[in-house]
Amino acid sequence: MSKGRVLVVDDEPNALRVLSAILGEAGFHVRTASHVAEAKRLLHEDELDAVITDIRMPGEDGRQLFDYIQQEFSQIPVIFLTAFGSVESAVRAMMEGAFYYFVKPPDYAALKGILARAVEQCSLKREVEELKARISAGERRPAFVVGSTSSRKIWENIQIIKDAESSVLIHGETGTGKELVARALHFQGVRKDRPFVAVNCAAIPKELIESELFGYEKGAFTGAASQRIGRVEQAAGGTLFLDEIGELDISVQAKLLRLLQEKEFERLGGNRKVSVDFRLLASTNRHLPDEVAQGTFREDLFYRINVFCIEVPPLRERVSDIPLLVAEFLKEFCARENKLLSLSPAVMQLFEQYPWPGNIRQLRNVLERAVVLSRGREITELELPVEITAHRSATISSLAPVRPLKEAEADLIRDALERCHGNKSQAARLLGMSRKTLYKRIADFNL
Ligand SMILES: Nc1ncnc2c1ncn2[C@@H]1O[C@H](COP(=O)(O)OP(=O)(O)OP(=O)(O)O)[C@@H](O)[C@H]1O
Repeated sequence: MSKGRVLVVDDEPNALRVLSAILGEAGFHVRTASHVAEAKRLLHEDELDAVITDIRMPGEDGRQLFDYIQQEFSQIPVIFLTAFGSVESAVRAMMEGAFYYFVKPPDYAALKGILARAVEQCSLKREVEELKARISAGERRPAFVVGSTSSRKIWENIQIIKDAESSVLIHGETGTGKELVARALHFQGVRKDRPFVAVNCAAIPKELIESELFGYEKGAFTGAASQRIGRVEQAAGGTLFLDEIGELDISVQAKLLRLLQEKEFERLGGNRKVSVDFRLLASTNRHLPDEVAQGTFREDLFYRINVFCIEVPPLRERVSDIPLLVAEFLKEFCARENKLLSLSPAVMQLFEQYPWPGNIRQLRNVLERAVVLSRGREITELELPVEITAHRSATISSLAPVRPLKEAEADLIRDALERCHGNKSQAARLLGMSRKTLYKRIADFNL
């Protein structure tokens, strides 16, 4: 088993050969570079655990490589090899975070010992970073509230397909919880310890989306000063979630389809095939079959991503989720604001009647605002935004009589008397009132 992957950088071929042989024999997996540019390329290509570099080299030197590693790969420890004359520079680098330095020719036994410690430090740093990422992913992953029959169905479907390899298309209006469904599929599934990479296809300018997804090689276009790994590669071993996949340009759709079929792709400006294994989850608020019919979405890609489809209904169609969502969000925001609040029954009623065009996201925002504004123990209509209270007034005014009740009643009585040719007993029966009441109304209304 390899003791770690080490990159040795030196412009002297002989020094490279000797170090490579000694470290290789000691069980390290060694890669070599004779100049800094090559070292940078290898850093991107391989997951390295340590770098040993000479300081003085023609062109960019070891100090510049160190600065680059500090910036781009801060977890990789750097050990300097230095000629006697540049010890001062190596000492300075150590003060800035280099792992160790040796004066050439090094004591190889000591070098192997230090290298083993450097590799160990690197793997510890990586573990800490991964744990941190997982914790913060967990923090960002709110509880999935399940109240209505339809949300229970969604939850059951997640449990059935979470470990499958097939793609899933999640369809629903904005703010219904599509991304939460995608996160649940990933974090409950077998890939949970690998990356979850979400790309909002609607938020990235059309001309940038391809390089964002597939990355690029150095010099692929003006400004591509170094190679860049795309989101697809970042998702290796994990899940790639393409939010609003319906926004992808037709040319990018073709490239995505090829990637899904062949499990490999080329970075922009490159011709080397890169293999990658990931699970694709996609979401859309568009009706993709319509887009296919209009020719704006590729039919073959649609079938490829639509192996499973999860339909997330709008909040107005699952009103029984509202009390549970309210409880969940109140708990969260009250804890944050250090308040103890409940919802007045009138507000809950209003919530259950409101159509929520922004769905759960809107409900969450409304509650966040209300918790912040509230001064008492109960959230009342005073803390609600006008679009919600105005909706109630609109509902009431659409139900309200367009003229006074008395007038309408008088018209109905007149009509009934006419139809019954003045027969008051018949008219009273027709109107569902007693004769006595009818006589009284005739008198009241002067009919
Ligand atoms: N079942 C649920 N339980 C708790 N919170 C939920 C639930 N569904 C959605 N949310 C919350 O509602 C908000 C919107 O959800 P999300 O971002 O997943 O929606 P979306 O459908 O992906 O939206 P968009 O289409 O705009 O990208 C988030 O804060 C999410 O945590």
